[in-house]
Amino acid sequence: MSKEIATPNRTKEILKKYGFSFKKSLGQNFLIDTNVLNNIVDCADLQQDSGAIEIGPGIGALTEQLAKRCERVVAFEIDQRLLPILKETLAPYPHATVIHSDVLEADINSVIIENFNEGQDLMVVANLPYYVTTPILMGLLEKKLPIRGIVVMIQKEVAERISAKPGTKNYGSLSIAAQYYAKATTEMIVPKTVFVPQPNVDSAVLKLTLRDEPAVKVDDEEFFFKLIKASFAQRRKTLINNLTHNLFTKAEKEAVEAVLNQCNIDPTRRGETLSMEEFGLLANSLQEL
Ligand SMILES: C[S@@+](CC[C@H](N)C(=O)[O-])C[C@H]1O[C@@H](n2cnc3c(N)ncnc32)[C@H](O)[C@@H]1O
Repeated sequence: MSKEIATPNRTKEILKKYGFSFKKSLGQNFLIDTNVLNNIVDCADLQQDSGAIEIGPGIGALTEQLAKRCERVVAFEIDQRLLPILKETLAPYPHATVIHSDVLEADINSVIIENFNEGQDLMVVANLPYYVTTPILMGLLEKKLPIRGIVVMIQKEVAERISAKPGTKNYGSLSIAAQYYAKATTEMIVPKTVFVPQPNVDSAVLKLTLRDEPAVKVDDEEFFFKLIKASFAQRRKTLINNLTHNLFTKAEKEAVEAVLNQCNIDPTRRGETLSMEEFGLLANSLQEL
């Protein structure tokens, strides 16, 4: 029997032993390729004294590779049926701990304080359940956790949207929201064949490297994000139309236009052509209205 968890035979054997059936509703597509797992871990640039936080360990395939490369691993798993399996598969790695919790409900900051050393180099590394990718990633970024970054396997289209540059077809509110907090790069595209069961969509590994300071200085973050959301509410509409339908009233159109012109932003441009800096400038100028 192979020592690695993530081989087709060992995975099959473990699942059979426990009579495990996959829950589609929990995004359960397990990795069965050790090379891909190692590539994911490589992207995280972990050192021996680093720590890793994993979301959704499944039967422990990625957890095992993380545990081999760093000092401490803490993984959040929502599915109680996986706990006895993880107890067996992770037995050789006592520095890997599984917390039975929905990561969206977890107090991650307290978990970090309890499990890692102050100032320890920390990365979130995961093969995410695709149905909750955006809330998980935005939650991690908004919480301003003491982590260096995030490396995740997600749906290819979502990775492309998050890492998109202004003026490209994938650029939108999600790109700006994520890139406000982090530098985003799509590291590799991964075929469906390395999962069991195979997902319906293509996958990619996304890396988010947290910035020391947000990408632009805004006076009111809440208003900045409202502006972004309104600007992309209907992609084909001009900025002025989106803003006067979704953030301001039609009666305020002239005033909004005047501010746009003051900022050297043509009101007939579309949101997808504005850079992060332009959105920052606009947010700081429009919030006075
Ligand atoms: C795509 S699988 C990845 C499994 C494993 N890491 C691998 O790569 O083979 C996603 C995992 O996330 C778990 N999961 C789903 N929703 C979750 C949530 N809200 N909080 C924590 N874990 C969750 C699933 O039960 C499953 O184990």
